[in-house]
Amino acid sequence: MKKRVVVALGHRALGTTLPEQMVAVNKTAKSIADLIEEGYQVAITHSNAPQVGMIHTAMNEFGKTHDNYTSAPMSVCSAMSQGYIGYDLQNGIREELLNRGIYRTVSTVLTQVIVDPYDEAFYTPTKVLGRYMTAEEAEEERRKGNYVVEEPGKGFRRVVAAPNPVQIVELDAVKALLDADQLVIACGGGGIPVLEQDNHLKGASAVIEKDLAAGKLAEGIDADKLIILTSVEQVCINLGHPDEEKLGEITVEQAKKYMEEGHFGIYNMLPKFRAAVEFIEQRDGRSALITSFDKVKDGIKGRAGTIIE
Ligand SMILES: Nc1ncnc2c1ncn2[C@@H]1O[C@H](COP(=O)(O)OP(=O)(O)O)[C@@H](O)[C@H]1O
Ligand SMILES: NC(=O)OP(=O)(O)O
Repeated sequence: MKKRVVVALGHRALGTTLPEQMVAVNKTAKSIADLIEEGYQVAITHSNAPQVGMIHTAMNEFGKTHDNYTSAPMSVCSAMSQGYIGYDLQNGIREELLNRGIYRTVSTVLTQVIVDPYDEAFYTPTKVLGRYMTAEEAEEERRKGNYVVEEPGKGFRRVVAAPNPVQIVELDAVKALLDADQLVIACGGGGIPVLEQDNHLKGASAVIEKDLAAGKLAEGIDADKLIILTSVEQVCINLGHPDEEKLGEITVEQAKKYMEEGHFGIYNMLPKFRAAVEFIEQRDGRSALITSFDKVKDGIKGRAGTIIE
């Protein structure tokens, strides 16, 4: 049986504008194609903060000045970001595989992820999105009940909750595609956050941390490996200090110790470690790799990146 892997793509895989994304996904596609050539079944998830911010701004600013346009809630903007990013990724990967003589369907599953309405994150939003606003615009957002943070010298930005992923609604569809040996892009941008209300799923004004959704997806499809592709080749302890040290192969116990000691950024590296540790601890034989896009091939052979086993 083929080994299964979930690959979480960070900002660098996608760029921040439409033209940047077109270029970035072609590079990313090479790393994914390498994994297919190594014999893995691959499910991909990805970042979306710049894209969902751009979509949210576009959808909600236009409506202010034009009649007959209604604003789009964050959950709808998340769905749009999954579609737009998935579209570029699907085609980039399909083309790279065809260039290597491999035909494989690549599909994007619009994925909803159930979150807990009482998640602490709803009381302390942390995910910063969208364009910089003036003080007056920020005040208007606050009046509407939205959270805003000031970035000194730059302006104000919208900030939304980042609740934990609880359950992936379309998990069976993802599994069915993987069982058919196809590539799947799922839980993009952490998934569309939804609240369960009897049979109804109500979109939540939130953005789920994509690394945590990747871990949830990896658990759900019973993956063997979780690969998190980011902007650094290796994770460091004592980052920025004279005794900075790059991490190669470490155990889960070491990873937990470093997490407790506070070596990792709360909103960037820590969620990657949380996802990796939770995933590995669920069953024997699993591992996680955190590295940069160009090091995947070496990383899966244990020759690059930070590997948690
Ligand atoms: N201990 C650490 N070692 C390496 N990078 C770290 C560490 N703590 C925080 N970081 C930061 O995490 C960033 C990668 O996370 P993030 O910005 O969320 O990217 P991505 O979009 O790829 O998930 C790095 O660019 C680095 O600045
Ligand atoms: N959804 C999410 O975590 O996006 P970013 O990685 O872009 O912050």
